[in-house]
Amino acid sequence: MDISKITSKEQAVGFLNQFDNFLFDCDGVIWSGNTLLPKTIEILTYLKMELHKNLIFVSNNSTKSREEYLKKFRKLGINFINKNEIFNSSFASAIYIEKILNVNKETDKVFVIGMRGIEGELREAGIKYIGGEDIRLDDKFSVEESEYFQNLDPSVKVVLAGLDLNINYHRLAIGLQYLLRPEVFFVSTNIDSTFPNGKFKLPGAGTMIKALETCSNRKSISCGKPNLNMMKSIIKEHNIDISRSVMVGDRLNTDIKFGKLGGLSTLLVLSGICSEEDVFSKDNDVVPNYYINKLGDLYELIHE
Ligand SMILES: O=C(O)[C@H](O)[C@H](O)COP(=O)(O)O
Ligand SMILES: [Mg+2]
Repeated sequence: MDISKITSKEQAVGFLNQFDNFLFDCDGVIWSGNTLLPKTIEILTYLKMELHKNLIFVSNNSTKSREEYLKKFRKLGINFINKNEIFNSSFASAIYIEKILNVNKETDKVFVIGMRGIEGELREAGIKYIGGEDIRLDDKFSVEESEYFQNLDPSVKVVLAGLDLNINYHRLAIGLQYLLRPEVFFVSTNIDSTFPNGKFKLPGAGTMIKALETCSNRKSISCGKPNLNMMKSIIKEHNIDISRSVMVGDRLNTDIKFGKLGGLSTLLVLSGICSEEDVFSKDNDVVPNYYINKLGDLYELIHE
C-alpha cells in the first residue's frame, strides 16, 4: 500500500510543488457545517495568492446552488473564488438532465426530493420542476388530502433526489408514484451516507436515495462524485493538466475514488468522515496517495 502521511515541512513543500491544480471537496475539508476548519483561509490564500495555484471546489452537497456556495465562501471570508471554480452535485445533476437526458424544456418537469440548491440549478438550466421545498409537502401525508397525490403530473419525466433536510413520508410517497412509471428517469445527486457537522455525523443524501430505491425497487443514476461526468466538466471548463492535479477529500468512496478514477493524485484529510483506521481497514480498496490530519496542516507545517 503506497501511501504517505504528510507530517513534516519537507513533505508539505514537496507535496505542493507537484501540483498546479487543487480540487477541494468542501464538507469535512474546507468547513464542517458553517464553521471553517482551522487554517483553511490561510492555506487557500497561500496557495492562490502566493503560489498562484488553480483552486477548484467540488462538493457533493446539493442543498445549495453554486451561487449560494459563492455567498457561503464570501461570508466565511474567502473572497477570491469565482462561480466557475465551484462544481457541486446539484449543478452536475442539472447538466445531466439537460444535456444527457435531453428533456424537453417546454413540456417536461422534474419532481425534486431535495432543497433549494437543486431548485436553483434546475431554474438556471431552464428546467421546470415541482416538489423540493414546496411547503405543501411538509403537511402530514394523507392520500385523500395531498394536493400532490391527487394531482400527479403526467409531464414529470424525471425524479431527482438529493440531501433533503425536510425529508418525510409525504415526499417519499409522491416520489414513489412517479418512480412506478417506467418511463420516468431516476436521478440522484450523490450517494454519501453521512456528512460531518462539528463532532457529529449526519444522514447524507444516500439515506434518502436508498429509501426511494427500496420502495421503488429501482436504482438511481448518481451525478456527484465519484461519477466522472463532473470531472469531465471541470477539465473542459479549466483545461487542466491531470498530471499536475490533486483531489483533496474526506471521504474514500466518493472524493478519493473520484480522484483516482480521474487519474489525479489524491490527498485524504482526517478532519471529516474517514479516519486513519478506515484507510488501513481490510475492507478498504480505495487508497489515497497521501493523507494528512487536516488541510490547514499544510500551512502550519510550512510556516511553523
Ligand atoms: O449529501 C451529503 O451527504 C452531503 O451533502 C455530502 O456528503 C457533503 O458533500 P462534500 O462537500 O463532502 O462532497
Ligand atoms: Mg466531504
